[in-house]
Order: sequence, then structure tokens, then C-alpha cells
Amino acid sequence: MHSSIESLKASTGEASSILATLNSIESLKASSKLLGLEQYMLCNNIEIGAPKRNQRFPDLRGESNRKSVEALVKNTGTEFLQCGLAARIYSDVTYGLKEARGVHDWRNNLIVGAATGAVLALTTAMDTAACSRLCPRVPAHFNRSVSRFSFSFKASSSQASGSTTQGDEKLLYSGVGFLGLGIMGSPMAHNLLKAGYDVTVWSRTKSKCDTLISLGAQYKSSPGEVAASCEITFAMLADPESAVDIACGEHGVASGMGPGKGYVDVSTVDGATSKLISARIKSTGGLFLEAPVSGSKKPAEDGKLIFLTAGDKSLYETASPLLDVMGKSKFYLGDVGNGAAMKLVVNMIMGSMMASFSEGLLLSEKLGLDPAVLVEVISQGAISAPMYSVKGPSMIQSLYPPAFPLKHQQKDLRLALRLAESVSQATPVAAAANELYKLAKSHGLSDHDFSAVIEALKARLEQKE
Ligand SMILES: NC(=O)C1=CN([C@@H]2O[C@H](COP(=O)(O)OP(=O)(O)OC[C@H]3O[C@@H](n4cnc5c(N)ncnc54)[C@H](OP(=O)(O)O)[C@@H]3O)[C@@H](O)[C@H]2O)C=CC1
Ligand SMILES: O=CCCC(=O)O
Repeated sequence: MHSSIESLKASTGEASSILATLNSIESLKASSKLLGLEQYMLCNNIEIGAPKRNQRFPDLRGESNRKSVEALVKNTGTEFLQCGLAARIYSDVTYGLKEARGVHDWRNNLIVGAATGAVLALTTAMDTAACSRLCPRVPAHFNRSVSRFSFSFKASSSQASGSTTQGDEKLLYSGVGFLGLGIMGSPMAHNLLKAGYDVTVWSRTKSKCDTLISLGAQYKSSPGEVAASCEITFAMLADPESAVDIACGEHGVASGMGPGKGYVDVSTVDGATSKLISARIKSTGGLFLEAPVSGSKKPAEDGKLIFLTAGDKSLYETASPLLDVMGKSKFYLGDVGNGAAMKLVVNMIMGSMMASFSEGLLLSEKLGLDPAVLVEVISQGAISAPMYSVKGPSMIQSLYPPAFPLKHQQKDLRLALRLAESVSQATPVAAAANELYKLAKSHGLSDHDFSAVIEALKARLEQKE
């Protein structure tokens, strides 16, 4: 009788200790869910666990910049929170067990270890499910999820061994295509590669792909093949003609598109061209986003472009992490055509500014003023713009290394003037500037930087003298 009472007491003690443990687990589950931290991070594309292989140690690769420092702070914060959560679970369950059982022995340690692991696994699984519900348009492999802790270790070991085998990391990357590796396309694709994405490239001139291939990019022999092998394909092409040809022509992007795929055209074209491409892409079941960029060669290299996007909002959301790798900001402007229009208005202003600046530099010289001092004066006043400080010194030396080719600036002015005409607005300043760029082209300056427009003015002045 006595022994059965003792064994009943013992089993009651065990039961209450298990109950206390379960209560601790429940309260911790609730508090971690209330915090919602992991879910917030997932839905905002903040890395959970260790950074991706190719994103680690940017300072060692000489790529340290504002973004890498931010990423470092975010990752450190995340890992700090995860450690904090584990520590709290451990201490709460230890306390609960000790209170319930009145002793602290190896059994407590065993139960505490199991409970901590179980709660972390459970909250991870619940967060993943919740985020899938909250972010339904983000494809599964963009969700940094599954077993984060085991992933962290796998990522670490692949970094440590320097292996190019991606293993589970492949789950996290989407195949990203990039077409058109000119002045802008090359650094943009390079930044995607550096960020760890699985990039496939194509350019009309195959040799333009060589550097990126040597850095790990894949190559396909047509735009259609790139689109077929990638979930999202970007294109950075010269003008409306090449943009249409590459998207809709034989072996073009559309031939490789289909449901679940997206095409993002970052070239500067007019709205009508963009709409035509959009219709063709959408006829395949794919999604389309126009996303012309503000910013030139250096911002492209630094990942500081400004995206002016319009089109399928869901593609905008899916592509956002990629845009964030290549740019410092992005605007979503609604229907296809609005991104193109915004870009053309911006470049119309820029073309006129550069023509006016050129006129001022030549006039200051003629008046016996030092144009270098003019550049300095401008840089300190209300009309200061980075463009004047960056281009002014080389213009004074008659040097025009191409960052933004003059032929593209003239193309943008031509398209902007047509756009203004479509709404019956007079644009006399832009029209005059356009004439100067046309003149510069006729002097063989198409492939020089657009600041070479000053040479057209010089030629005109010489003619008059
Ligand atoms: N440079 C700048 O500062 C900026 C440019 N832009 C815009 O970005 C786009 C690209 O500019 P950028 O990189 O400077 O120009 P580039 O002239 O350096 O590159 C143009 C790209 O288009 C490709 N291309 C040209 N014609 C054809 C064709 N018929 N068929 C297939 N491909 C073709 C070229 O291929 P390949 O070389 O392989 O032959 C190259 O990859 C333009 O629309 C421009 O207006 C926008 C913002 C800034
Ligand atoms: O389209 C070219 C834009 C260049 C720039 O924004 O500096």
C-alpha cells in the first residue's frame, strides 16, 4: 500500500513536472509568436541565420559598402535574437522543472535540452507556414526558411571549404537571367552574381559575357534559352528596336517564357514599346515589369541605381530583392508606360541641363574666366548637381569617356519630345537641346559620353567665327 502510494506520488510528480514543462513551452511559443520577429524578417527579406556564401565577409573581398555594413548589422541582430530566444527557453524550462520536481538533476537537463530543441523547431515551422500565408506571391525559394539552423551550418562549411557546390543553398536562389551586357548591364549582372544569385547571361556580342562567365555566370546562346532556364530575366538593351527584337523576335525572350516566369526590362524605351513587349510576354502567361533606371555607370557598379518600375505588381514584389541588390531605391508607378514616361521626363531634363552647362563653360572661357572655378561656384550653390561636378573637370580637358553614351541621350530626347507631342505640350528647351545632340552625332560623337555635346557647340561657334 505504502509503496503504491509512493509510486503514485512519484508518477504524480513526474506528471506535474511534464505539465510544468509543457506550460513553459506554451508560454514561450506564445511570446515568440507575439514578438513575430522571425516572420517580420522573412517577409522583409532580412536574412535568418548565417549570410549566404557569397555575401560573407565583403570587406575581405574589397566590397565593403553601406549595404554590406547594414547586412552585417542585420545578421548580427538576428543571430543575437535567436541566441536570446534559446537562452530564455532554456532558463524558463529549467526553472519550471526545478520548481515542479524540487530537484535539479540530469533528468531536468535532458528534458530542458529536448524542450528547447522542440520549441525552436516548432516556432521555425510555424513561422514558415505563417509567412507563406502572408507573402503568397513570393516564390517558395525566396523564403529563407526550412531548417535555418542546419542551413547555417551547411552555409558555413561551404564557405569554409571554398566549395562552389551550392547544395541546399540552391533552394534559396532563383535562376536570374541577364540580357545585354553593355556599360550598364555588365555591372548590374555582376552585382547579382556577387550577391550570390545563380545568374545566366546572354549578349549579342558573345565576348561581352566572358568576364561574367569567368566569375561564375552561366551562358545560354539565345534570349529565349535564358528565359526558359530562369525564373526572372532582366534585359538592359540599347533602344526600342533592340528591346522589341530581343523580347519578341525569333528565339527571343517570349519563346522561353510561360506561367511562373517574369521578364523585367530595364532598358530606356518609350511607353508604346513597353506595352507591346508587355502584351507579348503576358500572352505566354508570364509577368512583365518595366524598370528603367536613373543613374549611370558608377551607380550601376555601386548598386545605387534608382528603379522606375511599372507593370505587374506581383513581379515587382518578387523581383524586389534583386532590384535592391542593384539599386538604392525603387518606385512602383502603376501601369506599364508610366515607368518609361518618368524616365524620359528625367532624361529630357538632364539632356537640357548638360547642353546649358556646356554653353556656360564655353561662355566663361570666352569671357576670360576659369571654367574650373565656374564648376566650383556651381557646386556650392542652388543649381549644384553631381552631374556638373563629375563631368565638368573632364569636359574642361575635352575628355569624354563614355558612361552614358551620347547616342542614348539623343534617343531619350527624341522619345521625350514625341511623348510631349502626344499630349500637345510644347518643349522648346528640350527641342533645342535635341538639335545639339543630333549635331554631335553627325560629328561622330555617338559613342562618347553625352557630355561631348559641348563639342557640337564648339564646332558651331567656330563656324560662326
Ligand atoms: N549608360 C548609362 O548611363 C545609362 C543607360 N541607360 C539606358 O540603358 C540602356 C543600355 O545602356 P548602356 O548599357 O549604356 O548601352 P550600351 O550601348 O553600352 O549597351 C547596349 C546593349 O544593347 C545591346 N544591343 C544593342 N543593339 C542590339 C541589337 N540590335 N540586338 C541585340 N542587342 C543589342 C548591346 O549588345 P552587345 O554590346 O553585346 O552587342 C549591349 O549589350 C539604354 O537604353 C540606355 O538609354 C539608362 C541609364 C543610364
Ligand atoms: O539614362 C541615363 C541616366 C544617366 C544618369 O542618370 O546619370
